Amino acid sequence: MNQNSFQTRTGRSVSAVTAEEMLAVDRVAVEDVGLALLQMMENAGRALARQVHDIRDEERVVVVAGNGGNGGGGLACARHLANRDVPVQVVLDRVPRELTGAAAHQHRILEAMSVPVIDAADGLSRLDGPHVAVDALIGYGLSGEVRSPASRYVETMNNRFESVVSLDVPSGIDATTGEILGDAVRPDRTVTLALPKTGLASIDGRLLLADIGIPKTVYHRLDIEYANPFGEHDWVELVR
Ligand SMILES: NC(=O)C1=CN([C@@H]2O[C@H](COP(=O)(O)OP(=O)(O)OC[C@H]3O[C@@H](n4cnc5c(N)ncnc54)[C@H](O)[C@@H]3O)[C@@H](O)[C@H]2O)[C@@H](O)CC1
Ligand SMILES: [K+]
Repeated sequence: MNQNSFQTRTGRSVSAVTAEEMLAVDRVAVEDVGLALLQMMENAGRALARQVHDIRDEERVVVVAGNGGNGGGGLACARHLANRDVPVQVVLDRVPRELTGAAAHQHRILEAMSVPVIDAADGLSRLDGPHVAVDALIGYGLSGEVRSPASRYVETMNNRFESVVSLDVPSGIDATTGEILGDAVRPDRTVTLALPKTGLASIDGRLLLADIGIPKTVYHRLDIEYANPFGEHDWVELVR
């Protein structure tokens, strides 16, 4: 198989992109084609919630969120789970007033819904009973080795939970090279968005690709080979 592509179980080839290429996809989608970030994030959050429903038995869910697009998608997922009466709480890597942009927007909605939000790192290790963790700390925006307090959250997610579902890229993995920068989440599943990232070739667990609504003109404008990998579905499993 080409190093820069993944395959669906039915043998369709899917191009993989670097973090830089994905950033360009986002830019063209928003600036040239007119998609809104929150539109794509809504699809990301719903796709992630779908996989949590699938992996979960009776456990409670904890969404571990950072302040970027990855955290925002995790917070949208928390809303979708709460809407389906799943017991869910959120742990942030900072105090809520330090959230900005889309993450702050998603957090405001959770506050209005009274979804519990904890902002202390030790909150994660004090949870009672079995939990599924959603890893929405860092996605393709990782820069440098994972710093504290995120590094402590990564360690706790790896040691404390029944199962872990990562959004887009397991936190701590370089989305382009696959290198572990300091420490990284070892997920049971990763829900990657729009296109797989080149660094996902050797991660732990199952890899699912979710459709977040980006039309093919965006890929074609960037000379990225693309043929609908989803068929009539919203997500598809990828093999490496
Ligand atoms: N069209 C898309 O591609 C979409 C992307 N979304 C998500 O947005 C992500 C990209 O968003 P961003 O560019 O905001 O970046 P990320 O959210 O991936 O990363 C930024 C966050 O990571 C933290 N961080 C970065 N390096 C760190 C380090 N070394 N140690 C500790 N913390 C660190 C930052 O403080 C910040 O909270 C994607 O991975 C994806 O999950 C979706 O939410 C919506 C649509
Ligand atoms: K992540």
